[in-house]
Amino acid sequence: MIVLKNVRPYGEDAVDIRVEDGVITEIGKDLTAGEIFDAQGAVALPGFVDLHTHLREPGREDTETIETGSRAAALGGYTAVFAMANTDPVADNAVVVEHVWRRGREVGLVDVHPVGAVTVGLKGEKLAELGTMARSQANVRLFSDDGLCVADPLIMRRALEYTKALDAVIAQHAEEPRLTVGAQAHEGETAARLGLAGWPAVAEEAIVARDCLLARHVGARLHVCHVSTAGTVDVLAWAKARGTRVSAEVTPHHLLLDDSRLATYDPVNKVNPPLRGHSDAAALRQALADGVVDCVATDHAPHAPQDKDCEWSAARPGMLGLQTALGIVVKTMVEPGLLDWRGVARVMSERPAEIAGLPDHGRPIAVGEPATLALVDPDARWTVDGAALASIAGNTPYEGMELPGAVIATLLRGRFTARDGKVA
Ligand SMILES: NC(=O)N[C@@H](CC(=O)O)C(=O)O
Ligand SMILES: [Zn+2]
Ligand SMILES: [Zn+2]
Repeated sequence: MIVLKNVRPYGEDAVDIRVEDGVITEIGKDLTAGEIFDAQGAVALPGFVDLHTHLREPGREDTETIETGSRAAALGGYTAVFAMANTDPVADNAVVVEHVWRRGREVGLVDVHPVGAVTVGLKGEKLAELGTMARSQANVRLFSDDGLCVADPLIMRRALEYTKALDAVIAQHAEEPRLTVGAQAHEGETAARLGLAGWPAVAEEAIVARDCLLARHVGARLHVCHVSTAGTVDVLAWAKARGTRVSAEVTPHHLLLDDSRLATYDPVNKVNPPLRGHSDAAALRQALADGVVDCVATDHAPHAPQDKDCEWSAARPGMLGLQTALGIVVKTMVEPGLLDWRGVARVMSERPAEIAGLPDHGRPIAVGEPATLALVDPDARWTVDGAALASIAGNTPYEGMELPGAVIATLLRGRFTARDGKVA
């Protein structure tokens, strides 16, 4: 039995929370127990759920493993993560997804849910065995070719039909590949000035519009990965208004950063979709506040030094995200008054859990509910040091940046997975 003393659920008045057998059994004042954890007024939120994580295992264990990624997740306040399928071998069959699922359970720091590939080998040509992955022990309910777009409209339609029957959802990396051949940076003034080939906003928006139409036609659910443009927000608002079953995520980096960062040509800022314009980031923050964009997902994308410390065009896209997500959300959404702590719970935990169909995450902080929590010191400030993060790779664009809000503890079903900045 544990008592969490002096916690503020959703930032409200301080209480004590008793935890027994993984469940919240009492919320009140002056509770005592065997083990006491004094949270000193920390904000209690349901544990975070990341719909978009690259754990790189199998295949690139030199950059991240299920174990190191799980450590980063726990330290970041996450209690469930969805591990993308663009591994080597690709997670396009039951053997690979069961391996990822089993390894996640062995590590035991966060619920690791493998995402299944939509097409065999992410090639976009032939549907993977979605049903077999759904019925496997890994119980896959989220499918994505992330890294690549399911570009063929007929394949996408068939995939939506299958996932509808499986009560699953497709997470689309929306990028019309014919419009991004050789693309290196957001198409606009900055890219033109720096001499980088443009990645136009319409390459994303055209696929989001097409897939919203397809999802509605089929009656299936669609989830849009890493929304990056103001135009995509407009398309989503339109599709939702007419009843399309679409949800969307935004990354912390697209909320905070824009293409003005590219002036140094430091590939740490290279990511797909690219950092967009200043007004796009502002539109994304507003859309997250309004609920047009449902949730935050990290797109945590570790890369080896040799794939990042090189010239811009040769560098791989992607950046770390799990341990900095909360801080960026506080900085971009809470501090400016766009979200309160209830709102943070919604976008970091409740909505992603709903989208993925996780019954025991994103739950209310109430008696009888799982003690799956993130405790956040809202007044703490800390400085990002890539080398000190739990990931093997260190490619963070926030190096040296001071961030507000620190995760002081994470609990998964009543067990500490992180505590005082250390994995428990
Ligand atoms: N976001 C990225 O820039 N990179 C991701 C792939 C992806 O999310 O599209 C990766 O796997 O490295
Ligand atoms: Zn992607
Ligand atoms: Zn990704």
